[in-house]
Amino acid sequence: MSLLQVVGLGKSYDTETKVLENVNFDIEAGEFVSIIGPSGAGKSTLLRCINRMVTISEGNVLFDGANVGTLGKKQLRRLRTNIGMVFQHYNLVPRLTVIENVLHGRFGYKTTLQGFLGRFTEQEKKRAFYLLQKLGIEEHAYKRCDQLSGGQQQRVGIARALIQDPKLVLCDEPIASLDPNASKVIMDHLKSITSELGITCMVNLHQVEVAQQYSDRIIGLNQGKVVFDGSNHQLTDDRINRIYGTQTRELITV
Ligand SMILES: Nc1ncnc2c1ncn2[C@@H]1O[C@H](COP(=O)(O)OP(=O)(O)OP(=O)(O)O)[C@@H](O)[C@H]1O
Repeated sequence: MSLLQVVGLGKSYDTETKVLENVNFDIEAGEFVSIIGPSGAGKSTLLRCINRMVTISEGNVLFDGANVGTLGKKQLRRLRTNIGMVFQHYNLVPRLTVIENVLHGRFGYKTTLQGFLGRFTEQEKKRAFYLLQKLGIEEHAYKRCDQLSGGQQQRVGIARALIQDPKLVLCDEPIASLDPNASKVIMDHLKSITSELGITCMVNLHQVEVAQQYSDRIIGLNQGKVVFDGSNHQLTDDRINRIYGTQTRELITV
């Protein structure tokens, strides 16, 4: 069974507009998939339906056998420990240290009191340092996050997602606020560390060439519909133009 199955997914925030319409795809464990498409196509909404940060209006999202749309509170908490998230604006607590921010990724496993008191095991702290070292920012562990560059902050965001021990990481435009050099560092780390740890990765991207360079597979969205689903080799210039076109609502055959 695929790790993630999206079946007939539809999403509306209001009664008039369908932001996602009949979206269907499966993601296998270990895949590195990019989602591309014009602004407003529904890329962020798609990721948010997968971990139910927004409610699902139609269809089903099945993650590791669980029907995401119908999970109760406790099961939803478990789902969110299995799905890490990396954000465009990092979503760190700026006045806390790097290591504290990383350890926040363990909150899903704690009781409220443990979380409040900041109780973490030696093993969790070791794991946090290991991830920071892998991401090349171990030396900044005790600095406040607001003293780091954007690229370094995003690496903290990645470490925080990975310390959850997730099966899937959803990255919502992780390099949109970074310059090309920092973007390359982030994409290199994301690719290598998820592949090494066997974690499946879905990345929303605005930069088509970055999607082509790093992904096994690319899904193109336009006006809430999947219009392309294929390998980076199949993503020709003509198909790119159609994904970003104003008339494209039908599947582009590959
Ligand atoms: N919370 C919300 N309430 C109402 N409408 C929303 C909400 N979030 C997104 N939308 C609308 O849904 C549509 C898709 O937005 P979404 O952010 O998913 O697209 P996107 O492809 O990620 O865009 P971008 O690349 O610009 O980030 C847009 O028309 C947006 O205005």
